[in-house]
Amino acid sequence: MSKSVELTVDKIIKGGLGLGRLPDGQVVMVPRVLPGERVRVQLRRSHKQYQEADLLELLTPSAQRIPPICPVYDTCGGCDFQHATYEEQLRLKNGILGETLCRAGLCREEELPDLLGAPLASPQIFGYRQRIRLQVAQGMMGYFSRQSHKLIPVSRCPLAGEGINSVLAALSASRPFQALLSMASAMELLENPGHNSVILLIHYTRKTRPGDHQAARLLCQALPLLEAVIFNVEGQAKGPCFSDAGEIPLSGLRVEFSLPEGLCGQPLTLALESGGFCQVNLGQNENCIRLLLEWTREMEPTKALDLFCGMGNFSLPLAMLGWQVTGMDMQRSTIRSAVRNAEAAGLADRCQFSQESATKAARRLLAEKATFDCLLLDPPRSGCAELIPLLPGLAARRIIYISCDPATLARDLAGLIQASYRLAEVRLVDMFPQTGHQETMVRMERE
Ligand SMILES: C[S@@+](CC[C@H](N)C(=O)[O-])C[C@H]1O[C@@H](n2cnc3c(N)ncnc32)[C@H](O)[C@@H]1O
Repeated sequence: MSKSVELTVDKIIKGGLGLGRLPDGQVVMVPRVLPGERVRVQLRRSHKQYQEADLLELLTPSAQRIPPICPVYDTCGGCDFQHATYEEQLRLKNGILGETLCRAGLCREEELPDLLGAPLASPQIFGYRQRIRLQVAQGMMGYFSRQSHKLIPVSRCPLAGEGINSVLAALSASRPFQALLSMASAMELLENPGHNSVILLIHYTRKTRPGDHQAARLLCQALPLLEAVIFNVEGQAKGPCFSDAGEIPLSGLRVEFSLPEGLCGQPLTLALESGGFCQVNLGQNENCIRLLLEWTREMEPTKALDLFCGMGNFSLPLAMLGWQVTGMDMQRSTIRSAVRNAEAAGLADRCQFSQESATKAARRLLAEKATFDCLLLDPPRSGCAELIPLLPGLAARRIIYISCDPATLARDLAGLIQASYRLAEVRLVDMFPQTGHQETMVRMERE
């Protein structure tokens, strides 16, 4: 049995882990704690530079500690911060972001108050997720536990939207669904706000058979909220797809959501094909767009380049305000959606979308001697290191970087600073309340 020790939590680091020290100075990392707390922990695993530990007993709890609302919070690997008030979650995440910027040498500590604004709180702190992915093992669905691939069964997730939870509860009690689950390795539930419905995507371990198709159709007939069931069979193109009426073409299935009139002057509906990217917290997505428009408002709307444009989530609001937007995305179906969305909004003459990798697109634009006033970068978690050296040639006055990973963000910002851009403003946009994940928006100006 490994040792139990007492320690004081000094701070919270990336991913929501608490950091404390043993009397000999050794660092200990422990989840589910808060700064200043005195705790008894069990040392679990030793690494060269630190030890991992589990919380055994809270000796002096923080005033910011609250009871988690999820019954499986202690074991589930999905959330990190349910034991903290929301104000504390924002304070901790903003602190981690500030420290990341300073440690990466992007600014000095005394510059932080001017650079790092107040965090943008999420309009909903539970029930905000538009989609969830559950693992499936031995006919049960759930999340993996914190430290292992042990399945924690769930029939409700407090982070998921209400539609998802009500479908999840109905599925748990459904016989046809149990039969499908026995052949699944994972499943996803996506809310479709425009149709007030939910789509079920099942990752299937073998080719589907007529009995599976029948079960999918029966499920859609029995659950009024369930719009469609899609099978994703390993090693095959996505599909087939079923509604209550039978098999339907996957490309005809659209997830739709609308941005309110107050955001860009008139309402805007965005649609994407299943499998395309959509921000997971749609209320907070509106705050991202609001901040983007605020950061570009005093610029004369001229030419903008959106190198990871998705279905036009940021390009179209900019186009609505008069910008000529060139957008690229690697995914073919996503670009199809962006083109359709621009046409439906009457913005086709202000938008040019193409399916292309961002790096290839930047090289082509450089060869064509194209220039832009504003660049938008919203890359996947891995960031866009390859792209950074190409960007100065596009001559933009302003770069707006939207990131879901502070580490790759810091690396890419360092490259942009070397290329003579300066950090003008950094904001935490809390896209994932209750979890340690961080979304950040950064405005950079050319020196
Ligand atoms: C974080 S999403 C952002 C999408 C969009 N800005 C939005 O808010 O919906 C990243 C997007 O980049 C695309 N992508 C990933 N790697 C890419 C690459 N190397 N070049 C271009 N697009 C890429 C993905 O298909 C995805 O749509």
